[in-house]
Amino acid sequence: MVKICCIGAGYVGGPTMAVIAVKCPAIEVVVVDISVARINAWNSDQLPIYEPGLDDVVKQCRGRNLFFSTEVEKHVFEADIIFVSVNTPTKTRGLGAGKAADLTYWESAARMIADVSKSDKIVVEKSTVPVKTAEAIEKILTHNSKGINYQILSNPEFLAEGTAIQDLFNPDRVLIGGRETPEGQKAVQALKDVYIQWVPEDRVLTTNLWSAELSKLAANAFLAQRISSVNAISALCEATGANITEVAYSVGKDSRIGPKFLNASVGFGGSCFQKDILNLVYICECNGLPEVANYWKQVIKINDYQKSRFVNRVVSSMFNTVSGKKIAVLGFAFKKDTGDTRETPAIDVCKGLLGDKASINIYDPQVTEDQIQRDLAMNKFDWDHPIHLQPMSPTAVKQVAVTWDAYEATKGAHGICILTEWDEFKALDYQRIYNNMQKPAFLFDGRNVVDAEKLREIGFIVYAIGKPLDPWLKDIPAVA
Ligand SMILES: NC(=O)C1=CN([C@@H]2O[C@H](COP(=O)(O)OP(=O)(O)OC[C@H]3O[C@@H](n4cnc5c(N)ncnc54)[C@H](O)[C@@H]3O)[C@@H](O)[C@H]2O)C=CC1
Ligand SMILES: O=C(O)[C@H]1O[C@H](OP(=O)(O)OP(=O)(O)OC[C@H]2O[C@@H](n3ccc(=O)[nH]c3=O)[C@H](O)[C@@H]2O)[C@H](O)[C@@H](O)[C@@H]1O
Repeated sequence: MVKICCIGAGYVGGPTMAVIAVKCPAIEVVVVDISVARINAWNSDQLPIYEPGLDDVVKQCRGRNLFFSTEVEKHVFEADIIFVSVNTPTKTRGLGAGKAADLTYWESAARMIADVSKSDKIVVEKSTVPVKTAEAIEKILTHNSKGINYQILSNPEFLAEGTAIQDLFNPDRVLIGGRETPEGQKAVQALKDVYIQWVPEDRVLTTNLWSAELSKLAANAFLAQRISSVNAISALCEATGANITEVAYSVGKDSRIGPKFLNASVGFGGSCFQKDILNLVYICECNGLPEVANYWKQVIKINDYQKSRFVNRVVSSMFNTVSGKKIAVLGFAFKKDTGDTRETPAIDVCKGLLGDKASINIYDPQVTEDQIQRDLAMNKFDWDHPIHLQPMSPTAVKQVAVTWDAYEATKGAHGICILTEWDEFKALDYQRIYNNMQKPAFLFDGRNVVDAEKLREIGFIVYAIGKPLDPWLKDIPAVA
């Protein structure tokens, strides 16, 4: 029986390995992690991450050929194929701080593999890493090799949160990069044999190591660039009376451009887009390509602009101050169908409003009060470290309350900000909400989920990203 061990039981390691286990009953899959709490949760009825369909998949194979364990060394020792899916945060100190990837966790995993292994191993980069990381990993492993043969593969993951199971069952492509030697190609084939149990063979792409590593960074950069492009145009829509939904639809109808990923928003969030672009920027700079670095930097700058533009719209519309006013925030996760808040635009928007002394009441169907308070108190990039290494009990931000109901959150509020596109926000009783708010009642839709015209009929003053402006807002300058 082939044995797979995955180091890192996070958003990628957990779902990816669960799907391999469910699709390949003849393979034993063990997911290991240094976080005891995380492993306990994977072994319980309350999985550590919320992902539609994940519970079912885990239930089908946990205890059969899928196991979660903290016995990292034992399972690494026994495995034929080792996936490494640990954190690769942005460095906060030293050389490359604020841009370069911090490979501390990767390096410690590689050293541990070298220490405990007694048989040949295929080591698979599942984490997103800088191009050429495989070379460094190879050096760590082979300098300690004791005659063991290690093959390093790059097999980046393209799943998106909220649709992870769907994406893993039916991926657009699986990418495997390996050395162009007979041993390298044999390892590529061994990993390919796992995926072709359920992925059509023509969707399993094989490349050299560096192409696979760089393709992942490039794919995320292209995706984020589309959002920054549509968000940049959204600002122009507001200035001219064009409607971003109509513009994006018309642009996306061109088959060369395509309709996906053109939703204007308050800004993109999530654990990877910003981190991976910063990483790309750093690699370009290190390779003497400042023009290319500056090109990609702009994608992040527009994203920051979009978030601060939104805050400025809120404040300027409400008589240039939100001091002491109650602002209800609907949605805190970085997108719908996940409880993940890493780099969510809600953090920057809330911090912006708090900076103007607002009193904020937040409701998100999947995010706990504890998480929100941690996010608002944490320093930038601290969130991307294993949970037990993060600051334990940050001081709670007093002007922030969290409720478990949208009606409660909006009661007595002066304004509402919709920051995540949860489906339930479309179906709320906005008349009821309006009746219980201070007047004039403002609604700022950062995700274009509400029908602005209907809400205006109720009496709301509505701002929606990239949409023709409410008469109330027309003469107010939107300085970013
Ligand atoms: N979250 C996502 O949707 C995607 C993430 N990625 C990449 O996958 C990698 C992992 O991301 P996530 O799963 O989101 O992170 P995560 O933070 O959810 O999971 C990483 C896990 O690794 C564990 N860990 C760290 N060092 C360890 C060690 N030495 N030994 C054992 N366990 C260790 C941590 O305790 C944590 O549970 C990152 O490089 C990320 O860029 C790639 C595609 C999608
Ligand atoms: O490397 C990663 O971590 C992953 O990053 C993204 O996945 P994810 O961040 O989970 O979610 P997305 O659906 O890409 O959304 C990212 C952000 O962009 C925003 N977004 C997305 C699409 C859009 O049209 N407009 C928009 O503002 C979302 O609301 C969210 O805040 C990529 O889509 C995955 O392919 C990749 O594997």
